[in-house]
Amino acid sequence: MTNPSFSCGRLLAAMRQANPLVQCITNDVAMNIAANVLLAAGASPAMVSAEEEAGEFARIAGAVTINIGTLWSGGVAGMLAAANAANGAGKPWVLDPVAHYATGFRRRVVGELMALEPTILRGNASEIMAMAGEATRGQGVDSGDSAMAAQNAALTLARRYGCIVAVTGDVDFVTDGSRSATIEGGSPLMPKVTALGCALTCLVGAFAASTPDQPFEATIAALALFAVSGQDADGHARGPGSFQPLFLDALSALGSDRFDAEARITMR
Ligand SMILES: Nc1ncnc2c1ncn2[C@@H]1O[C@H](COP(=O)(O)OP(=O)(O)OP(=O)(O)O)[C@@H](O)[C@H]1O
Ligand SMILES: Cc1ncsc1CCO
Ligand SMILES: [Mg+2]
Repeated sequence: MTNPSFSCGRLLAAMRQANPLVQCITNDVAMNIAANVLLAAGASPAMVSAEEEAGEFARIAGAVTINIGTLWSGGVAGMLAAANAANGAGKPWVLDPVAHYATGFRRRVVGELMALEPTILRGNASEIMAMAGEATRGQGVDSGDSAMAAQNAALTLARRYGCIVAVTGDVDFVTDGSRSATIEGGSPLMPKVTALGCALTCLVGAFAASTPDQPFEATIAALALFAVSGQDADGHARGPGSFQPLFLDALSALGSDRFDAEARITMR
């Protein structure tokens, strides 16, 4: 167990300096909060998902993020086009397999997307455990498992698909199949505000866009930024309603030096 050999503060400064364009194909619930999270953190979100333009747009974006939260049949072709175009252009892309275990439709679409080899897979503990074939206590889009219980599943998936896997929950876990890290922090109010995990998936895309040759470090930095900002907002919030604006303020106020000082990352 060691401290990370890289500086999250430096990755945050690089991301803000780059102000990366992130193509977010996300769900109807997450659209607004995800765009606001990226703007507060220092990235440039664009919610571009139609089949007619998703592939074309992916070639000019720094990264693509795909989330199946409010999946419908008309949305699938745009997702596949964006993932294929990102692959063709050598751009990182991130998959958020929301409640993929709940229906056959979701399982089929996630199978098609995983076959396109995402750079990073980000899910809650129940989603990651179910993808590795383990039993879960997930209910719809909400996790019923701890991220620590999903560590073996995350390692299995990272090795099987050759991708970075990020599992979130009370403590987060990130692995590339050989290196792993845990990230502590956040707030128990975070799962009480809808779509914060979906917004985090888009933020992972922002860090991956500005540091494309270090997707493992980029993923850790994004999760750590949520952890420190969540902790900062928690100190002032009266409940989930006041938490959300305080969290956006905390994301934009956090400086690189304080980020490095406050991030609780352990390499394993
Ligand atoms: N109990 C908790 N304590 C501290 N932080 C938490 C807790 N639960 C979740 N988080 C944080 O909330 C953020 C979102 O993670 P979560 O696992 O809730 O995603 P999710 O289930 O995919 O969310 P959604 O589907 O609503 O978008 C992460 O930054 C995570 O670390
Ligand atoms: C509530 C909800 N339903 C589909 S997606 C979503 C946002 C959290 O994943
Ligand atoms: Mg989710």
